[in-house]
Amino acid sequence: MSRSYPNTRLRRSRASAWSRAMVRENVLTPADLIWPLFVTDGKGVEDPVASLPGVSRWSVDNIAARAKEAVQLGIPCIALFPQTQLNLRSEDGAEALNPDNLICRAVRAVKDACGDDIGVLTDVALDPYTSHGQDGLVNAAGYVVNDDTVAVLVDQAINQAEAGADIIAPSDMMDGRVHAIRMAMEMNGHPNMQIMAYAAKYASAFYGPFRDAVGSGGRLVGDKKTYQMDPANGDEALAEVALDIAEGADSVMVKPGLAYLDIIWRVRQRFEVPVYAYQVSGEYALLEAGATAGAGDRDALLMEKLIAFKRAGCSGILTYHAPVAARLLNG
Ligand SMILES: NCc1[nH]cc(CCC(=O)O)c1CC(=O)O
Ligand SMILES: [Mg+2]
Repeated sequence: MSRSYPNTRLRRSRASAWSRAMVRENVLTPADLIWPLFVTDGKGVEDPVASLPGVSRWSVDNIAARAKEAVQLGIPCIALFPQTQLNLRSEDGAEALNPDNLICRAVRAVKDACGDDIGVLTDVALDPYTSHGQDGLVNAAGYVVNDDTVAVLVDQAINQAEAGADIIAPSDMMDGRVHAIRMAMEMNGHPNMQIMAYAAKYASAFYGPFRDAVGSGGRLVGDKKTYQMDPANGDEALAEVALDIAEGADSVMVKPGLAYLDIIWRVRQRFEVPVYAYQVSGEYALLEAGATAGAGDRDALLMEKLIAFKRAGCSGILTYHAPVAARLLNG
């Protein structure tokens, strides 16, 4: 017999809070959150990012304090992004390979402070280090070359692994980089290194504040459309994910977040690896600006968006709102 009124009244289970709790299909916990943090030079520095109200760049000592805060909040992982000094940026992004660069110092500081109480995810891509703001090496024609870039990314990943990173997250969208990094990890004594591939990363207008935060925005020459995906494409995202899994990714990411829930859902249905969403800087900025403009209650808007990622099948969400959300969840 098919369900029909009045035998079925779907409002019955919604009538009280205890009942709504009993039938709730998805939950969000602090363990679902990954907190992206920006690192800058100096000591005792908190430098607010103008386009991300409530988000700051932290010096290495303060990053360790943020990591301890994350542990206390029950956030299992932080993602670190460096604001590299202008004089250390170059055509080839060589600073990415410096064992004492900002990111390596930050990873060591977090691991010294927190040990295995927290996971540290590092981004593999050259944009925080290049003078032109592209994620890879640019040839005379202005094209970001694939294979030569992959060779540098491998060295960057090894550099981060040696510093103590727990998860390597290639965000560059070069073809074949997951395989190259996986082989390098096997051959350099890091067989348990996790790779979270930015597998379906779109050429998006939502990354603006991030580029401000790491200082690559004003410098970016051209766009990233020859390597990041066309927002019009969905099937192609599944091809990207399939390749990254075959190449050795332990988990995959879809980025940006909310505008790409269909991609998350399709990946979840098709593949067996954990899927993460990156709720990116522009999404954070829009939510804050909207709430400030009176579009709704910030906290309620935030929690509704985050549960949408869980409903779509995410194992977790990278979000600048991670500490805010964790505090709300912890009551
Ligand atoms: N490859 C670098 C990178 N890693 C994460 C982001 C964006 C994150 C955000 O907007 O929050 C970007 C920017 C870009 O691809 O231009
Ligand atoms: Mg790819």
